[in-house]
Amino acid sequence: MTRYNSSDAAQSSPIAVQPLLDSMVPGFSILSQVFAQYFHIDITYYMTTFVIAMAVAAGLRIWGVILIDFFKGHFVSTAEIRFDDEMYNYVLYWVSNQAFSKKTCQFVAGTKTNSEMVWSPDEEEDDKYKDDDADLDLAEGYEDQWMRIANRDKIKTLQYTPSEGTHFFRYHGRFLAFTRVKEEKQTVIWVAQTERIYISCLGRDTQILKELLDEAQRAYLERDGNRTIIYRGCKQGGEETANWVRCMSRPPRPLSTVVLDETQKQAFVDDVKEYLHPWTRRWYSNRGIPYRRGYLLHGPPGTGKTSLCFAVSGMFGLKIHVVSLNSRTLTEDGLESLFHNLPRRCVVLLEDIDTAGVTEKREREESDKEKLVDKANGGTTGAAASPKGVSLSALLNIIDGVASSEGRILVMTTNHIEKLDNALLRPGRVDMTIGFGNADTATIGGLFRAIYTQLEGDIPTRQTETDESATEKPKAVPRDPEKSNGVVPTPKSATPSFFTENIHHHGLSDAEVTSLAAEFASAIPNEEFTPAEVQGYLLKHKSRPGVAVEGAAAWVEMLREEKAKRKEAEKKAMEEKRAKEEEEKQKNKKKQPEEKDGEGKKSERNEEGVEVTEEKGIKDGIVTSPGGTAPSSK
Ligand SMILES: Nc1ncnc2c1ncn2[C@@H]1O[C@H](COP(=O)(O)OP(=O)(O)OP(=O)(O)O)[C@@H](O)[C@H]1O
Repeated sequence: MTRYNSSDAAQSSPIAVQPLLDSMVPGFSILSQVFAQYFHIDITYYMTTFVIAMAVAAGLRIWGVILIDFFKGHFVSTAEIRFDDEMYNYVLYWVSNQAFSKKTCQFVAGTKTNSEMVWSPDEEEDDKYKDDDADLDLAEGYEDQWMRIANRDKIKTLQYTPSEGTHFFRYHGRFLAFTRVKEEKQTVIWVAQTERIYISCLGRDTQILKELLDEAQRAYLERDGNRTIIYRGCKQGGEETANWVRCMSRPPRPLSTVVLDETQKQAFVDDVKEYLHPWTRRWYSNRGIPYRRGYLLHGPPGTGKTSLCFAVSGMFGLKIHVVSLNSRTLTEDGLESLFHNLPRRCVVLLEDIDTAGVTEKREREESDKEKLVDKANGGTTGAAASPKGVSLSALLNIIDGVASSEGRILVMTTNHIEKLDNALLRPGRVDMTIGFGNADTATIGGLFRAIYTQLEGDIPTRQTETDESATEKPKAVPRDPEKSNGVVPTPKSATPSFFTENIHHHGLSDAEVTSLAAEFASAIPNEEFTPAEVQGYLLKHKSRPGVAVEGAAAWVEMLREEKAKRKEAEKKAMEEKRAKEEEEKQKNKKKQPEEKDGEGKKSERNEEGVEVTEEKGIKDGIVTSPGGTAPSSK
């Protein structure tokens, strides 16, 4: 240590250097004074050493980065996972279930692990609680029961994942690194923050990383079980192209619950089955035929088109990709990109293909005629509105063009088959057409049986009060305050538990249900109502098939009246609209001659002071030839 001598310092201190040091190290002069006064040390003597040390540190840092990059490039393997890919969800879900996620001190807590771009809401919320239903058994009375459900729904399960930065963990005996990096450039404006995930291991063998990613994918998909997964094609705010967004998964719908002519239903199922056979693809390719299959389901709303598509997808374990041509944001490019991004085997449900753009070709001829007539009558609708959405030619190209994807099953639905162009219906695009109509007697009976036949799982297997072997009913206990979010359950009442009585059980045998079904079917007129309407009525009497049969005739009358009223209202609205349009036309007609008179009446006086109306060479009411001179008024 150098002892400070103030006189020495006064002579030898590099005063000229002081301002320079001050500019480099703010507050240096104060610091040096403090050191000089209290410790008698002149720190300027150490500056050279300090500067050298800093330079070495900076150099090491740069070299460190270079060396680390070199090391990473040559001795580390890394898998990169992007936010806009479903893999992101798989990996984060897997990571959230790993021990290192639970132990780490720096973590992200959230109610979901999914990317905002490839996942949507808590679809599995109901399933999440299925093991917790025992708690509901302890409830007394419907109100207590419902309060418990409501309280439970308020609480979301929290998911923990390691936060930004690198976290090390062991996987199959190897050390791996999980790195989470926020993206500097925000590419998607509607997402708060996008990020990337990297999983790295030592060495150039990437097998361990692939194993991990595979396991993550399997773990994620296992949650789905045999559920039917539904993707919706849409364009989210800020995105340029449309994407498939997973929107929900549902338990498969049994095919038997879709009431339809058995031969038609079986033919559809057999056709799909044959198409999906592993050898069929080769058969198609050997013959140079594109491996695609298209179906058209048509009929009035609520007749079972979507239900059939859903049931068949569930039967074959296929994912459904739904896209509605009526969507306002759907463009031709968007639809094309959606079709490009389909998985190898799936069902594409193309809804509402009778939408404006697709039927435009046919409608245009008619509307052109109308417009001509309208224009002749002085109407203003002559200017054609620009066609919106997807045009017929684009749709044909997308579903059947050279570049269109293979392996998918295309199911198109429409309420107006008569509006469709023959080009769309030709074999290759539509290979099978299934018509749906109002419910006939057989369908009505089938719907009745589907609703009232007791199915496995309808009756809870838990103890009931009528169970003779039942001992004393367990007492309802207050829920864990932490779990119940501090909400205290209502006091117990003497009302029987919601779950101990089966509210949907009518106690009729299958034979009795069949007999009532026949009675019900005979009370409903053939092919007057849609299956959805019939189902809607039966759902009002879930546990009372007898009441449903008794009230059938009255319901028919009521529905007829309702429909008549609705029709009347629609007619009135239509007439009013027409009258308004007519009025508008008349107004325009009247306006036009006036406008024509006023239009271009640009008058000026000539040299002789005569007022000259330029248009049509009218000069003081005397028609002249163009360019002619009006005679002088003198
Ligand atoms: N044939 C049917 N068999 C069983 N249920 C049916 C049938 N038709 C309709 N339903 C019931 O009616 C409701 C509506 O059916 P669905 O959505 O399949 O009709 P849709 O023909 O696709 O209607 P839209 O043309 O409006 O899309 C569903 O709850 C479904 O269970």
